[in-house]
Amino acid sequence: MPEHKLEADSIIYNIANRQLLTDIYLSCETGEIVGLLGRNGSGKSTLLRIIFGTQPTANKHIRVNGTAYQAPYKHRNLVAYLPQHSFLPDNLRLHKIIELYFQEPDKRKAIQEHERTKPHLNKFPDELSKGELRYFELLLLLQKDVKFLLLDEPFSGIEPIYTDRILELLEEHLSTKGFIITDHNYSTVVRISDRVVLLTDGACRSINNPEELVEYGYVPASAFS
Ligand SMILES: Nc1ncnc2c1ncn2[C@@H]1O[C@H](COP(=O)(O)OP(=O)(O)OP(=O)(O)O)[C@@H](O)[C@H]1O
Repeated sequence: MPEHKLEADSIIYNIANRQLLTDIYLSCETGEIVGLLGRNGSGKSTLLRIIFGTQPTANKHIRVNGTAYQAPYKHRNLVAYLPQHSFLPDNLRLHKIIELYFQEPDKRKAIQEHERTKPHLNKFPDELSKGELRYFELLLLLQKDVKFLLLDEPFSGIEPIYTDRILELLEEHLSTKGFIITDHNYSTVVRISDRVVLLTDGACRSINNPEELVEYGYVPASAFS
């Protein structure tokens, strides 16, 4: 039995007189990686922000273990969100950012003494490579005592070696957290996800076979030939 279950239900979102999200149901359990795919502009980032609670919309039901939350991000221990673009203050060195994020010595230590963070503690975020920065951001979010992480393009622009390092990090935390991941590196998303969902025409459709991604026009037929 999963310990916790996040459900996003009946989400409707209109933008510029068009319904972007028409009727969404998306769920994630702790111990699970759910891959969210969809074409550019299909509404994946919007959906993650709605689930997190920072994107207002007229109609939504976000539940954790059956309890409804209007703004999940305001509640401790529920959900964290990795946005597409870096969310770190660019005028603070990494060691300062860690101190700002965490009071608990054990959490600070876990990040400060991490072998891939240690060499960069005196740097500013813009002095890190894209892969190093994404890795550090994930380390920060993973130390939060949340049940679910929403990751918007964690692999974008990341070399394969960092993709695998990020995956190792997620696996370390899978026993206590669930992940919803969206990224255009679809082969990685398909490889690492327990379930894949395609956001198309405003709704989430379960993908049971990667070739369905061709049928929905998300990947070219040549991808599987
Ligand atoms: N502030 C805004 N004003 C107007 N339109 C917006 C705004 N933010 C997003 N949109 C539109 O909403 C749609 C969905 O955007 P969103 O970023 O959620 O898509 P996405 O699936 O995450 O795209 P991508 O894969 O390119 O990151 C797009 O058509 C986008 O142009």
